[in-house]
Amino acid sequence: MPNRTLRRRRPDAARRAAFTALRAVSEGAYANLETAKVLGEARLPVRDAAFVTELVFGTCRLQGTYDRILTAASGRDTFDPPLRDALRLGAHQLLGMRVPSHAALAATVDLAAAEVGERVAGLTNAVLRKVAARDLPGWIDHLSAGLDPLDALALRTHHPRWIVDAHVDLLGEGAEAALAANNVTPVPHLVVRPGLARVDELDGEPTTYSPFGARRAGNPADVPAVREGRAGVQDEGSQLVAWALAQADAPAGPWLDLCAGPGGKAALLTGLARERDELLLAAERLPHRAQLVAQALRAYPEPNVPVVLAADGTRPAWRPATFARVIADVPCTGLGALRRRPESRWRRSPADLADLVPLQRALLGSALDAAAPGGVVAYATCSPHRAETSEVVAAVTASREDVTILDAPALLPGVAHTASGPFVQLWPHRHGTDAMFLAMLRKDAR
Ligand SMILES: C[S@@+](CC[C@H](N)C(=O)[O-])C[C@H]1O[C@@H](n2cnc3c(N)ncnc32)[C@H](O)[C@@H]1O
Repeated sequence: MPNRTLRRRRPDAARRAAFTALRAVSEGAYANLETAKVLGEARLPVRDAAFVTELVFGTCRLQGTYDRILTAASGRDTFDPPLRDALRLGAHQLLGMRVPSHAALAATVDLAAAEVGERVAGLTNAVLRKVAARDLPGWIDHLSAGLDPLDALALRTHHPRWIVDAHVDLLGEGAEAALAANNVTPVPHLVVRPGLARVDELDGEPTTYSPFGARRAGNPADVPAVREGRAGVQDEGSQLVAWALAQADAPAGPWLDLCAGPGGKAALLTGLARERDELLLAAERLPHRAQLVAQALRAYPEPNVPVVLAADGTRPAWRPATFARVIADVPCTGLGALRRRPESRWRRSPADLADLVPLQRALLGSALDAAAPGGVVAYATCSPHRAETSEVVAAVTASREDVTILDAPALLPGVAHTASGPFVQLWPHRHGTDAMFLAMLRKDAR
């Protein structure tokens, strides 16, 4: 008996690190940043670090499903948050990883006893034994009984219902494949700063459509060009959006990135602007994010060094009708990047749209005001949600008489199945990219 008590109070370092990260995520932190932080502190062997990453990311991604299973297994709707996080980690080991049941159970009881208190050891053991009685498909079948088809789809693909509705609205029966793709962590995409590095320096497999990128597993900082700021990390979808803006027919003149932080698109656009001897102005409302933009652009030498401004894009610090090319890559729900942000689907809600949509409209209006006659504006979101995409474009263009909607898919001719009317809509399950939306608009020449 004394031995058992001693063992319970010594959970292994990997699960302890995962618990620390998950607690922070439950209180608002980002899973990727928090996992990197705990791994930096814990200095675990590579294999254990991979275990921690999968444990945290997988638990976050399936959180809603695990909570329903824990409720069904325990008959309780709520647990104290630290115990709930320990149980979620146990559920993921039992149902989502190849950890033998006895090991997952014993290790989670140890963890809960050490981190929450010896008093929860019995409850943890009892609940997880019931969880272990079925595998994940068995639980999904069990909990799906009597659900309407879209609630069952939400359960099966581990998404909240409103996100399922938004996908079904756009894709109909294709929604399931798109939702399933959100559950697969992508291999990181790297991108060159044009003129400063070549794609073969990225040491990966060239991206399918973008001529600037490569897919490469592992730590991006191992690539010298990334360390030196001559390349960076950027999803291929974002590369394509920047490329489309650069390909559009537009007059000569300066370029503007209206919502630039943390600087991925500004960094690619700067290289493309410099090839034409043009200057890019990068604006970002939050000063600390404006600093990230400056950091992303640090490797570009004189002349035509991009200008970074901490400025509110809805209160322009520049003269109207100035820029030949403008991008408004507006703040959004991020529903297009769920595969890279495991916790995000459970944190966002439809209420976010009420705050975001008016800002998105205001920023698109500012972008159009900033464009010179004949200039082009790219309106981009990392969300496919209709309220943030085509409906924003429709509302803003309906309120003005100086704008023409361009054929955005024509600017990415090598990329199949992008068209959603005159707009580009990329998808993880079709293109292997984030679900980026792009509208291209022209400010009519006076
Ligand atoms: C989707 S992110 C842009 C991503 C960036 N274009 C990139 O590729 O790295 C939107 C950015 O807009 C910024 N933002 C929010 N409101 C803004 C405003 N009124 N004016 C300018 N930037 C704003 C946010 O702080 C955020 O950094």
